[in-house]
Amino acid sequence: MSLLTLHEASVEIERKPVLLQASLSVEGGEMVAICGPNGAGKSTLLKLAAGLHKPKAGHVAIHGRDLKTLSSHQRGEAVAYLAQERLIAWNLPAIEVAALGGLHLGQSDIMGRAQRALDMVGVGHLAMRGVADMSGGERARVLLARAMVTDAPVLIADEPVAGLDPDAELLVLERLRERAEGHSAVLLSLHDLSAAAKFADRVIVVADGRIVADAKPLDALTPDILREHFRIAGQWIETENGPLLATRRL
Ligand SMILES: Nc1ncnc2c1ncn2[C@@H]1O[C@H](COP(=O)(O)OP(=O)(O)OP(=O)(O)O)[C@@H](O)[C@H]1O
Repeated sequence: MSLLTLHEASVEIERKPVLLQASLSVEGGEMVAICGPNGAGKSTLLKLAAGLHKPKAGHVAIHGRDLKTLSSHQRGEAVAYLAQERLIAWNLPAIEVAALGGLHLGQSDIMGRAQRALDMVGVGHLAMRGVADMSGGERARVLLARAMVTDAPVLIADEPVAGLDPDAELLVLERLRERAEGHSAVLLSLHDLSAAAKFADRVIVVADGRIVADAKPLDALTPDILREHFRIAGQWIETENGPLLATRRL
């Protein structure tokens, strides 16, 4: 049984349909990238999968259980979520922000877990620094550490590498990949299509609120899909460091 399933799920915001009959499944052990142009519906899909939007139609299930039947505690145990907005209301030390990701679950050794999560994404040395006194990329990694602090079997991350330098981007994607290989289902949105091709098992392309492709990366991000939905001309080049997309505007 898939860890995460969306079945013909639709979302309306202010009576406007923004996601239409989305169906997908993510198994434990898989890392799946959601790609698509700005405004396509990627964040909406991820919020729906995390239980932050109610489906207007269809349903979302974790381990076959409809998300709406889970208590917020059960949902917190099952799904960890990194929001696209990197908002933190208070200038708390990074370690306390990371710990907040697991505090409600009453986990033991939460500060130890928080430190390890910060170490994992390369900001362990900033554990005692206030998050308002960090660079954007450092703060983004603290928030990712907060999402990774629990052992939730489903990890959903909205643009986890936005604003990161190339080395940090590779580090974070490697860590997310390791998380998937530890039998979690990892669902993340990415604008870097070469990174999606290098790291994801599958790519789901969302355009105009619909899933228009769901396949292995190079089978989903074909020149036709790139032209029709991303409005770019794209050519894949095999390199020793993975596939690279060469692009130009149409
Ligand atoms: N709170 C809101 N109120 C009204 N419309 C919204 C709201 N949130 C999202 N939308 C609309 O829903 C559509 C999908 O938005 P969404 O944030 O899911 O796109 P996205 O694919 O994540 O885009 P991006 O790549 O720019 O982050 C867009 O047309 C957006 O304007």
